[in-house]
Order: sequence, then C-alpha cells, then structure tokens
Amino acid sequence: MTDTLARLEQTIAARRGADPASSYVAKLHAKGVGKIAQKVGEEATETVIAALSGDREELVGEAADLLFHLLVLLGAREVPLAEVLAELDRREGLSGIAEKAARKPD
Ligand SMILES: N=c1c2ncn([C@@H]3O[C@H](COP(=O)(O)OP(=O)(O)OP(=O)(O)O)[C@@H](O)[C@H]3O)c2ncn1[C@@H]1O[C@H](COP(=O)(O)O)[C@@H](O)[C@H]1O
Repeated sequence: MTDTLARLEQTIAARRGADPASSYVAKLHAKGVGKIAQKVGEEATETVIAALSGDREELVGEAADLLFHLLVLLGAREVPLAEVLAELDRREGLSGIAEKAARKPD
C-alpha cells in the first residue's frame, strides 16, 4: 500500500513542471496551494457523503481522489509522505492515554 502511495508521490513530483494543458497535477499547481487545499476539502466532503450513502464503489473512488489530492497538497508544501508515515509509526508505539499526552502536552 505504501509502495503505491510512494510511487504516486514520485509521479506527482515529476508532473509538477509539465504542461498544464496535458497534466492535471501541473494544472493544479498552476492554480496555487489555495486551490489544491480547496480540492482536498471537496474530496474529503465527497468521501464522507459516499461513506454515509452506503455505496461501497463510490466510497472507494472518492477515497482514492482524496488520497491523490492530499499527496498533491503535501508535495506543494514540500512535506514528504515519509514524514507523515513516520508520524503514524511514532503514534503506533504509544498507548491511547500516552498518545493524548504526547499530542497535547500540558
Ligand atoms: N490519481 C490521479 C487522479 N485522481 C483523480 N484525478 C483527477 O482529479 C480530477 C478531479 O475531478 P474534478 O471534477 O473534481 O476536478 P476538475 O473539474 O478537473 O477541476 P476543478 O474544476 O475542480 O478545478 C479529475 O480531472 C481526475 O482526472 C487524478 N489525476 C491524476 N492522477 C495520477 O496523477 C498522475 C499524473 O497525472 P497528470 O498530471 O494528469 O499527468 C496520473 O498518472 C495518475 O496516476
């Protein structure tokens, strides 16, 4: 699974500088990070709607759109997927209570 996302991250990075007329990734970048963030919000909402509708196929499609646009957003902000995965790995090592404390130190 992470192989797929890592490959997609590389494809997105390679397409950033392409012609916006022939590349959706390049078209999004040309519109700026605000537009990319907006797309993530839209795809998240569509994912929620699909989950609530009970249409499994629709949910799979919307979740794929969401993950793709999230990778585009991370790339635009120069946050490598590996950094996000490392954060998830870190949390995996924490219990529920310890995780709460680690995330919200008082
Ligand atoms: N995984 C995807 C992927 N998922 C969704 N989409 C595109 O995301 C868009 C979402 O559709 P919308 O109707 O919401 O958006 P839109 O109407 O095109 O745009 P707006 O009007 O919202 O600005 C569609 O154009 C889809 O084609 C994707 N476009 C590209 N990829 C991957 O990115 C790679 C590079 O793509 P290019 O940059 O196009 O070469 C591809 O090989 C794929 O692996």
